[in-house]
Amino acid sequence: MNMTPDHDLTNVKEPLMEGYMTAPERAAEQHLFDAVGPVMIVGDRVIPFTQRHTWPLVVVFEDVLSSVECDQLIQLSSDRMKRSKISSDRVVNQMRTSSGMFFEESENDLINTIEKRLAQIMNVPVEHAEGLQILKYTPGQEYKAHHDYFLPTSKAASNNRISTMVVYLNEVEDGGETYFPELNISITPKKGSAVYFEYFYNDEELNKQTLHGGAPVIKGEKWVATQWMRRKSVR
Ligand SMILES: O=C(O)CCC(=O)C(=O)O
Ligand SMILES: [Fe+2]
Repeated sequence: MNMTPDHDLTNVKEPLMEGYMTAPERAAEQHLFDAVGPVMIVGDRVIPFTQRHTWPLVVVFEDVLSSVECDQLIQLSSDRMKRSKISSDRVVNQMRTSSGMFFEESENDLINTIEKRLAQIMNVPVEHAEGLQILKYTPGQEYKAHHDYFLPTSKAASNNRISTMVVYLNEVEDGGETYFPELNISITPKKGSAVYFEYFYNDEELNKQTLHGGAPVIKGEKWVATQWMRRKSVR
């Protein structure tokens, strides 16, 4: 299977940095498709992936985090989520009804390792990575369809987000799929797997198609870790 896009990337995407390649392109370069199916080698990890959409690129990666790493992230963040709920901020956000928190950049060894791995998969220097975000959804909670990039009117747009990796930290009993309404894609959470998508195309219509949301959880809990990358360094 050859998943190398036949498009000339330089015409489609704004020049990000020298030598930028997407996951399928890098895997194709490693000549791994024919041998073992599409996988990406990152350090000593073999990370299988499935391309779900080409333009805009949406890829589902397996085994991004180990089961132990997922459990540790949940454990480390759960106390801090609880605290954020009893804070004075009582503004109700109808768009995102989950609770959440951010880790500090390189906060500890676990975060350091995970940030570096995600940056390698996303093929963006770790200096471009925002702090890792953890979200927890309970039944009925959701994240309505949205774009991850900032609107041009926002101050943050001067160093805008370019790509997202949402890592699933547990199995959801029912519901909680990540859906892309414009692309007709729905991804069922699986512990340790992740969905990657990017939105730095010259064609704004392609960027807009990365509209996505987290469907309401029906049964059980849903925990995710989200890594956003910026066009320029943030650290
Ligand atoms: O929970 C999900 O499935 C999506 C999360 C998301 O869109 C985000 O963190 O930006
Ligand atoms: Fe999002």
